Amino acid sequence: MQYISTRGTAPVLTFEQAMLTGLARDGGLYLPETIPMMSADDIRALGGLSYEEAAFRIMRPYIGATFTDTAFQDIIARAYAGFGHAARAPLVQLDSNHHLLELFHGPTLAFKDFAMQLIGQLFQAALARSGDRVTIVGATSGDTGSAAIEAFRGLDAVDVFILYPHGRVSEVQRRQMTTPVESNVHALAIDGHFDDAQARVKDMFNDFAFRDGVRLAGVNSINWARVLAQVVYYFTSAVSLGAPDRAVSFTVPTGNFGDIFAGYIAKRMGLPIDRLVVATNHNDILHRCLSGGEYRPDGVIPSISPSMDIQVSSNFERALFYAYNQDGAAVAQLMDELKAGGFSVSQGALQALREAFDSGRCGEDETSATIGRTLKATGELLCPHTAVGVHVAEKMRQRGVPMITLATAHPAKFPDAVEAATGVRPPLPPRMADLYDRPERVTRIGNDLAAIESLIRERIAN
Ligand SMILES: Cc1ncc(COP(=O)(O)O)c(C=O)c1O
Ligand SMILES: N[C@@H](CCOP(=O)(O)O)C(=O)O
Repeated sequence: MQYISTRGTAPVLTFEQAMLTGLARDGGLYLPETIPMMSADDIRALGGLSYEEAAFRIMRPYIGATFTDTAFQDIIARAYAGFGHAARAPLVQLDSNHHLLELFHGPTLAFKDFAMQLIGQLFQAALARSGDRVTIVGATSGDTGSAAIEAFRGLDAVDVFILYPHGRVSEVQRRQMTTPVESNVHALAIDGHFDDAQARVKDMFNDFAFRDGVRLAGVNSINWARVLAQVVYYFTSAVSLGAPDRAVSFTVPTGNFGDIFAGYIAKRMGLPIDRLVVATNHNDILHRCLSGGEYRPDGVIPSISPSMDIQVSSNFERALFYAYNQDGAAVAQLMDELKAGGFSVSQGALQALREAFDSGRCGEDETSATIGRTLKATGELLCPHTAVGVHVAEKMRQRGVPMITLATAHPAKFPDAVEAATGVRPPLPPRMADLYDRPERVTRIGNDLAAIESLIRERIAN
């Protein structure tokens, strides 16, 4: 299996190289050259398997010769051993044909743990073999950062620097990033939004002297391995509702487009998905683009679902690559236009995107109302991101097709928003009960590439 860049001019890489490389050297994102198919029989055979066994069968064709079957099975087993639910990703029924896929039973209480715990193990195995050391730099609106720090803290071969927007993550998210004591993790609070943090990370990858000097690696969903790990739960949840003999739909609270893109890959692999619905908060550029074909970021407005306060949605580039029939030059042109303010999607590409994705938007009041209404009707307490998904799913679902909404975080990560909506303050799990008492360690820094690079160089030299 080989990996190619969405912009068409970077070296073709193996799985391991693509995983350790992060952003392609032409600025694009890596994708598998071909997408392996699963037959109806292959999908049916997933029924009754453990999450780990299903994960092995679904991801194995993408890994190539990087790991033996036994090594990869061990890596998967270690990745999910710390999850707090035997099913790893259980389904909860909200009503007759609406289900929640609970993705928050990992160590940091968000769906990011599914991929981050796995790539933590993959990095460890690959770096132990090569003897190399890498510097991971990531941008976060709250959940990627905490999951990355949890997955990589204490590892000898890795330094981790996480840039988060100062004052724009929840207190629980911030403390998850600033309280770990291991000296190889560094939380950096930057002035700006998530989009600024993500832009600086991409700048660092495009600064080859810096990139090569510190052996830069990425764990945002620019890293294909992140997306791959998230493909698995689309299969396991659909199979438990009758796939491949019954199609299902998914609604996905969306920001950086990684999670829903994993669903798109599952569909291209042969999983019978009827609709894939992008659910945005009031930072609704994806909904506007899928509706009208214009992609023009116009500033982030903070919301009560802060992890989705994103207007430059990194993985949309991967969807555009397929919508433009894998024309890397066309994608590179759009990304150049984006730097200058935005782009218009061609009619053909827009039609292809609309065939693949539906979309909807949820405002702030609707998010709160959905949290309150769902608690009353079902007893389920939703995090605000999940509520965005549930609100949109309720509008989009169709009779006879089960709808699965991805529950992307635990409500206890956003206690203020949940309490304001319901009067109930969700407690943290006992293992995190002292989170508010632990000392914090964070460096405040400007939105300034040179300053961030020099801080990273200094820290890894010591
Ligand atoms: C809780 C939560 N929900 C949804 C999202 C959106 O996921 P994606 O960025 O993959 O679209 C994020 C962040 O990415 C998140 O942290
Ligand atoms: N919401 C995310 C934003 C980064 O997304 P990623 O999937 O590209 O890492 C976060 O919580 O940081």
